[in-house]
Amino acid sequence: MPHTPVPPVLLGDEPGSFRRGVLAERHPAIIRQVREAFPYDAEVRRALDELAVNCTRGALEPLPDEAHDLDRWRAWGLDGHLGTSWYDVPWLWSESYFYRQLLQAVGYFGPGVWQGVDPFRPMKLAELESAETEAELAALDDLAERSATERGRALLHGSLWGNRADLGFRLSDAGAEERAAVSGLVADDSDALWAALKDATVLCLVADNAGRELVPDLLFLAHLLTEHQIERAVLHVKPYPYYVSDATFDDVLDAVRALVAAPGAAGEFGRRLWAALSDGTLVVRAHPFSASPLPYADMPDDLRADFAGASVTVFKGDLNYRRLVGDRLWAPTTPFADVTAYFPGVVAALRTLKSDVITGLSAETEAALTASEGQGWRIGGTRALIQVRGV
Ligand SMILES: O=P(O)(O)OC[C@@]1(O)O[C@H](CO)[C@@H](O)[C@@H]1O
Repeated sequence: MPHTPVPPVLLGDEPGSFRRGVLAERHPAIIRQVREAFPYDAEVRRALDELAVNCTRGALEPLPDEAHDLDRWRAWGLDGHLGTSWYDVPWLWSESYFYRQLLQAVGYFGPGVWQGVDPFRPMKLAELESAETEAELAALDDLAERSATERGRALLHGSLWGNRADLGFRLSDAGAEERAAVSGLVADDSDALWAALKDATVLCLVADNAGRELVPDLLFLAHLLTEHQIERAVLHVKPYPYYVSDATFDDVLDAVRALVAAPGAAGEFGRRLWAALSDGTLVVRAHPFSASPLPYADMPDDLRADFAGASVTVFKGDLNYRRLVGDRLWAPTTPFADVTAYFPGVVAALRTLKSDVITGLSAETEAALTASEGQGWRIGGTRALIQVRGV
């Protein structure tokens, strides 16, 4: 990035900022919701209550000595942050560690009966089984009449806008779902994406939320496989529950089972996905780095090799975008190509805007957005983009 000034990494300390609000309000609200999700015993409830106090008023505390991933968190910088206020370590670090500590509190890593029980599963399932999801699946029947090109474009946009389905975001912004999406994209490299997909063999999709985002992501992959636009898809999910609704392998199975059970075209998509999982043309990976508190510029060699082997890698969602470009307050006109120059191969971002980080806007677009909304467009979840580098 020869000419790009690099701003500092974002912290959550600025009073009145969205970031501080996430730490001070969203995190305790998530704990309250988790506390109600299952009949947790007194020990779990006490651990959750302690975390609720600690994460808003205290400092980062260590993981247990016997934690299976202690060395990993140390390699990610844990020792340097212990004893520091949650507001004064990098925001991404603070958020990621919050989810790790939440899982510790509910006994997710065991031993014990709560081992492996996803504290967010009731919320994820409620969404997957909702009338909205049913209506979205029924709408697939109309798509069947259209040309493959039109279907592809509709499914790409379904996957993009599916990113509005983010249960963590809705928890701290109750009006988010009702606010109308603005259909014109703030950056639209979709032609470049289709050009890259034309000669593609392997597509990596780095998933974001389960349910109403993962379902359209899977539909998009199924379409590309069916049309022989790609030979193989690699879906990266989280290794454990994270940011409330982020997709895990269990969520992939729930989504595919829901599709298989659906009538009409949705059911056909489901069977296509089932077959692809069985024959290895759809592979799911849950790399530990997918839930790391670090940007993708710091990814380990094996993950880099995985992305390097893909014709195109698509990053879904707001958090993945922050990690892809670096969690910094870039000037919005900073070229997306500059901040992703480190990435091996063609990379695309499909994201609705739900936090301050943004790159790759034209000066005209930035000026128009700011004139109409101040800085609210950055975090409102009504705007979206498709950005591509490396075609
Ligand atoms: O990655 P997603 O699901 O699109 O959005 C994640 C999010 O809701 O959580 C973060 C704040 O906690 C922000 O990056 C964004 O607001």
